[in-house]
Amino acid sequence: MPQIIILRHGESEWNKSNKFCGWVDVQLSANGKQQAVKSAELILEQSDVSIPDVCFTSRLTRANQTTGILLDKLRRPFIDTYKTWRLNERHYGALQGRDKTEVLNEFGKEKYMFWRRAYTGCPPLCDKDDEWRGVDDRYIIDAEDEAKMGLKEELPYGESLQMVVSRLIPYYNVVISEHLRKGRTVLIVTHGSVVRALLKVLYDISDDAISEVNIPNGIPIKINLDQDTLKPVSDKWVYLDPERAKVEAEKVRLQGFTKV
Ligand SMILES: O=C(O)[C@H](O)COP(=O)(O)O
Repeated sequence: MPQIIILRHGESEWNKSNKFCGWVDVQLSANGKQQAVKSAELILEQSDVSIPDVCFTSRLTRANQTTGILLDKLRRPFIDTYKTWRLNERHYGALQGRDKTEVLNEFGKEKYMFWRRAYTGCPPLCDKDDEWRGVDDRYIIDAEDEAKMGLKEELPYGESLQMVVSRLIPYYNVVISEHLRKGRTVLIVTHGSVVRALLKVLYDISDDAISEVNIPNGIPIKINLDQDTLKPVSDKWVYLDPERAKVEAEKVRLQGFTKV
């Protein structure tokens, strides 16, 4: 049976310091590195979780660091790992680099939560030359691959979750699903909004309901798929540490309202 293991990267330096991050390329915190180790332990401990055959991740350092630590601990540093901007965090536009509490106080709760969680909530866009836009040479490499898939690379200046779904799902359907159809276990190490986008599509979650879903850092999710339809075989995704996931997801929901 094909299985997906989805992981939001470990805590980053900017998760820790309460800043909107998006495409800004920050490092994992010490705690984030520990979470990556713990993720590997959870995968190894649980007999119904397979060791990944192939891995997909973003082009952002915090996801790449998490992937490296995790695969090392799983003793699978050699498996094929594909990197794509399509698994990058949602681009947080002009909010990138700003303190979440300051944005909340400046614009009010409604606007703040619209930008953070509404399905169509697009933050104010970055300017082309904005120092926080977070686009550099690493993204040039993808253009050729994308042409091969018939996809067109258009890097964002700010995105809603809906825009993430549009740039992600063609890649999931064309590239990732090819491995799932072969019955492989696929590890996807990515970012909070991308995990929400994947869950929304896999479980057909409504636009309203997805605004209530918060993803903790560094706790793997297991999803078993039907071999023929590639749809989840159960109606809810499973965290490998459900208790901790609940507590940590609540902290994510409250970011900005309480200092982390
Ligand atoms: O990009 C960020 O700031 C975080 O990784 C996700 O932030 P959010 O939980 O506020 O969407």
